[in-house]
Amino acid sequence: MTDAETDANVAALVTRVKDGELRLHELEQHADADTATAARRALVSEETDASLETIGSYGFPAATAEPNIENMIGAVQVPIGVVGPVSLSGGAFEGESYLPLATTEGALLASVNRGCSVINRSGGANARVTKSGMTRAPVFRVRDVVEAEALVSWVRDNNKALVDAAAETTNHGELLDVTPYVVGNNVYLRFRYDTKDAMGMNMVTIATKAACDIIENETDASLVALSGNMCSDKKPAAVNAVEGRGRSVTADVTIPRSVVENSLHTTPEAIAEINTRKNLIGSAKAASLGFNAHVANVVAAMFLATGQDEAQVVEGANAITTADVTADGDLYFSVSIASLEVGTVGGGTKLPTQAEALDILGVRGGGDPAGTNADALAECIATGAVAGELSLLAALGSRHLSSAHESLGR
Ligand SMILES: CC(C)(COP(=O)([O-])OP(=O)([O-])OC[C@H]1O[C@@H](n2cnc3c(N)ncnc32)[C@H](O)[C@@H]1OP(=O)([O-])[O-])[C@@H](O)C(=O)NCCC(=O)NCCSC(=O)C[C@@](C)(O)CC(=O)[O-]
Ligand SMILES: NC(=O)C1=CN([C@@H]2O[C@H](COP(=O)(O)OP(=O)(O)OC[C@H]3O[C@@H](n4cnc5c(N)ncnc54)[C@H](OP(=O)(O)O)[C@@H]3O)[C@@H](O)[C@H]2O)C=CC1
Repeated sequence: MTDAETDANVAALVTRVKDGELRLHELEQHADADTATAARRALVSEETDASLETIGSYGFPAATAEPNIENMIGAVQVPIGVVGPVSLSGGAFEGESYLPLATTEGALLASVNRGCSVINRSGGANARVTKSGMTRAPVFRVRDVVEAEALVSWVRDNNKALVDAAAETTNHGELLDVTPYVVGNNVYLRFRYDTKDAMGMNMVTIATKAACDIIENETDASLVALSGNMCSDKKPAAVNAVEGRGRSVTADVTIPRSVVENSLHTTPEAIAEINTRKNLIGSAKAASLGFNAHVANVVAAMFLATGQDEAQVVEGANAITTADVTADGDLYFSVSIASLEVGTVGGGTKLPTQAEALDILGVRGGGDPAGTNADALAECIATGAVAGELSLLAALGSRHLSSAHESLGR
């Protein structure tokens, strides 16, 4: 198609929407995805007087984003950079890798990069996924506590029926357990699944719906909502911080005193004290769920870069940073993220730029065995978080935080 023909198609679509013949979200039924996107953008631009030229300069076929967005008008472009390569010995990831981070916060990559070089000078980080499972918790209405207990007993006695119902809906997902919570005449069943390399929210929602159909057929309980907020998805919630959701992952490193002094311009004692007074006591006083400095910075930047669901940064901030001076006077430093919800298949991971970012880490698509690529991604994010925490706490110790952001962040 020539440019003139495309322009004519766009103009025709715009006219049909203005005439009330087509709705804004129906354009893909009448044109290819890029033309539909251009027509929608032209209409919005005309109605709002906003020039959407840059939003319209995206570098992938709009059709590739069709499962990811409705009413598309283009793409927001967030700068992406790399830190590292950082050396990591994980349960699933072994070796050195650049970490891709997308952000608009100046000084962030410099800081995480400094942390990575400190990790390398210390012989590399270790990381392990210590628990894994994506949850969905429907809420059922029951008459009273007698019926509630009957439902809980039925679920306990019929685990296999629920496992089989879930298995009918997915090749990769596997129901691991169902934990009941009773509140008056409400019963919340927290279903937890191994979702392998998928973050798994679609997978477990579909599987849990199948399990709920059986529960409704076999008991007196009525399903009120497939998600009853005990899951808990995209909200700050203690249940995720305590029980975990997605991957629970820890990364740690022991840094020789000389490296702390030379590369971070402070001491192990100062970092340990800041961690206690700021990340532990300060967070406790603030009733925070995150006992860390800025783990969300690395989680958000790597989520954006690799096509994760950005709203789940909320759960990714459930992290505790620890810092101890060892008997030898070195610094033991760790970050444990309780609920890191990541995938290397599905969702935004298929988008071209995000898939390329996953290639930087070598974890695009399904792992062999299944689940190992998402484990590796979790380990890389946790290692980036260690680097970021180290560098920021050190900057606070050496009083460099404000000067760093004066020179790099504005
Ligand atoms: C800015 C530094 C790193 C300087 O730190 P420095 O030690 O003076 O830097 P340097 O020039 O000596 O370089 C040391 C290393 O830093 C890295 N580095 C240094 N510069 C760059 C750069 N331009 N681009 C890429 N990497 C850079 C690089 O790895 C370099 O090693 P090399 O590779 O040269 O051997 C340091 O002062 C720092 O990390 N400051 C902390 C800044 C920070 O962590 N900001 C995070 C955001 S804060 C926030 O969002 C949350 C907050 C604070 O509100 C949360 C809370 O309440 O705690
Ligand atoms: N539905 C909801 O309530 C919510 C949805 N979301 C959205 O859900 C999406 C993520 O859901 P998710 O289920 O992860 O992704 P998808 O819905 O994109 O499904 C991914 C599918 O990939 C298949 N698959 C292929 N190889 C593998 C492998 N190695 N490991 C695991 N699965 C594999 C699985 O098929 P099979 O099942 O047949 O094995 C799986 O169901 C995101 O877009 C997110 O924004 C977010 C929050 C809530």
